[in-house]
Amino acid sequence: MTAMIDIRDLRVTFGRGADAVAAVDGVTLSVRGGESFGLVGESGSGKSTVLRAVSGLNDEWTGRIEVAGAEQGTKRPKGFFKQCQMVFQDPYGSLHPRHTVDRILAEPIAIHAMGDADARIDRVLRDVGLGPAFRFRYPHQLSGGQRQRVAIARALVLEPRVLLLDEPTSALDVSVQAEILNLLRRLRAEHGLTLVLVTHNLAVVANLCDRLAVMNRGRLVEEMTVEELRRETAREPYTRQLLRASQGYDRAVAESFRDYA
Ligand SMILES: Nc1ncnc2c1ncn2[C@@H]1O[C@H](COP(=O)(O)OP(=O)(O)OP(=O)(O)O)[C@@H](O)[C@H]1O
Repeated sequence: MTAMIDIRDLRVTFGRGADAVAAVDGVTLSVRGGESFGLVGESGSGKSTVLRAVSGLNDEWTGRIEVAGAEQGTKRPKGFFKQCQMVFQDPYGSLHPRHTVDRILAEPIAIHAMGDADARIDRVLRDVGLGPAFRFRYPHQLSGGQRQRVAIARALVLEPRVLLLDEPTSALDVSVQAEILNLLRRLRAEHGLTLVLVTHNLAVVANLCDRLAVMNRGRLVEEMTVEELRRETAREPYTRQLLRASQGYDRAVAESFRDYA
């Protein structure tokens, strides 16, 4: 399989002079088409900054970013967003509070002049496990999990090949987290999606990903498969420390997620 996302020597610096912070300090990684890839590390290690550069949300980067075979500049053409969509942590903040679900989903369809809005909205709502009754509700009438389903539907309605997920379950209750992870797993299989997931929770990565990279202070310190993570064969002391410290990588939690498969 060829790379769906290819990042070479990515650097992102915030601030200038003595205050400059190298949030991402020379990251190189490659994600294959159809693969689910986790980016993990402590808070502040630069995970979200990598994702934001790939998504086009941050245009202050240097290096090389290729998505679906196309080299990306700092400004993204409209067509890029049909290929690559992002889902955020907070489904409360990411949906317009005064727009109905229908309007939230109709907007990207209109921007990309895709047509068939009615049928597309119905289909994508069903796809994320929400019936047509949800179409005319407002975000405040939905639970956290339902809102995150709407946010996923909004990303999916353009039929992208890549979903970038920034802590997609960490704002949700534990039982709802498992539902959303199961949904993402199913959508990935049904649509052949490539997923890149940023999280501090190794159980989420163990549940959803094939492979992961560990970040520390803006650098990628280790890459491994989820199999290796399970066997705890991390080589780098930092990764081992993260494994130990992570309230996330707890076998019981990882296994409990499996039960929902
Ligand atoms: N817009 C910004 N302006 C200034 N500094 C920033 C900005 N965004 C991130 N940073 C800094 O860059 C570093 C990396 O942040 P980033 O959010 O990528 O880390 P993270 O690993 O995703 O952590 P978290 O899980 O807390 O989001 C941190 O030191 C952060 O304070």
